[in-house]
Amino acid sequence: MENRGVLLVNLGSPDSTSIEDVRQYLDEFLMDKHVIDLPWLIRRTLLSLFILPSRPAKSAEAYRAIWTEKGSPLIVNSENCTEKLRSKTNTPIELAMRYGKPDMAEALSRLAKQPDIEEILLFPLYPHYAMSSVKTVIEQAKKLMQEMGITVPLRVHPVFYDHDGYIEALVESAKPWLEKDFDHLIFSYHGVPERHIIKDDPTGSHCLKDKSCCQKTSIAHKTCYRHQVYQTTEAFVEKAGIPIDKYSVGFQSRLGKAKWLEPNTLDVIKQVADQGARRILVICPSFVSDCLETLEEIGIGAKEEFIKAGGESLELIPCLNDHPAWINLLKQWIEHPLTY
Ligand SMILES: C=CC1=C(C)c2cc3[nH]c(cc4nc(cc5[nH]c(cc1n2)c(C)c5CCC(=O)O)C(CCC(=O)O)=C4C)c(C)c3C=C
Ligand SMILES: [Fe+2]
Ligand SMILES: [Fe+2]
Repeated sequence: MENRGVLLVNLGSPDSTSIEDVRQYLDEFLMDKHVIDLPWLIRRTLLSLFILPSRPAKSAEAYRAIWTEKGSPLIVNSENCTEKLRSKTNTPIELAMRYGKPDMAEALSRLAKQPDIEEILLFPLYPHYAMSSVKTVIEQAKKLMQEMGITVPLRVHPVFYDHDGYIEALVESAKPWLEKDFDHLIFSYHGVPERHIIKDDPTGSHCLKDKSCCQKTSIAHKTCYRHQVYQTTEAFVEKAGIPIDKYSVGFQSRLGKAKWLEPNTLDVIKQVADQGARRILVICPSFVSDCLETLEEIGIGAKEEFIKAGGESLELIPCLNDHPAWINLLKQWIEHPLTY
């Protein structure tokens, strides 16, 4: 296909670190029914009474700890990646965020105006499927295109959690850290409520029925976030040659009282400290760009907890960001999209 336009979509950040901007961002983000999947009135009440009065101040402080002169690291890293990709291909590429700016509708409109455009390739910047990440991006793109009368065919790039090229790029980008002397490697994935995985299980009877469901073959794994992050972990340790007793998996960024995927990253970090690990590495493969959740939650918060628990050093392995191996892979995928 010659005339393809590409829309890369990441999550989004507040416009600034002011409490008001963070409140507006959290309101848009958490009112998404794919993120807090409760009936509208309950979601609205929960946000207005319990989340929005206090969380924005706490989150704004966290954002201040990692904000750069150019703005939010998530946006800056996504923009750098987009710029490098543009310099390597003639395919028109737009970057948008699911929440906030750059705006998805404006990006779609620019792509639709490309001369002789035949297809829009929607590329959610997430390796794993989750209703709160990939699904909401797809649904929003379809909704906006319908509202805007854009009739160009939409193609969605599949998730790539176990793709050889992705694992190779991840291992390659992590190499300088893996070559150091470390005691333990922690894979910290963004958590999701268990309910989200069960809701998206197409069989209605597979996901989270028992502890080993993710190791049994099932079509449910097409939308099973837990299965997909385990696959990334297994493929990574195999390629990087990390022995089984030298790595662990945890889930971070838990919010609210519902049951989320276990174990919690902070508990894993304390446990490995108790077991004698002194120098640990943390990699966060559910994010392709460093952001609040990697730089602040892990790079600052989890590091403090590890030191308190007796550890010496916690090093955060950077996300793929604009690593050459990642840019080359994205170029290949936007020119020859995966078809499975
Ligand atoms: C119900 C709450 C949340 C779900 C489910 C969730 C899933 C999810 N999120 C990401 C990626 C990112 N999340 C980020 C920040 C963030 N996430 C939540 C809540 C849920 N996420 C909140 C409230 C926040 C905001 C910050 C805070 O107040 O703690 C970010 C970083 C944004 C940034 O500006 O840097 C990313 C990226 C994925 C991939 C995912 C499901 C797998
Ligand atoms: Fe999140
Ligand atoms: Fe599973």
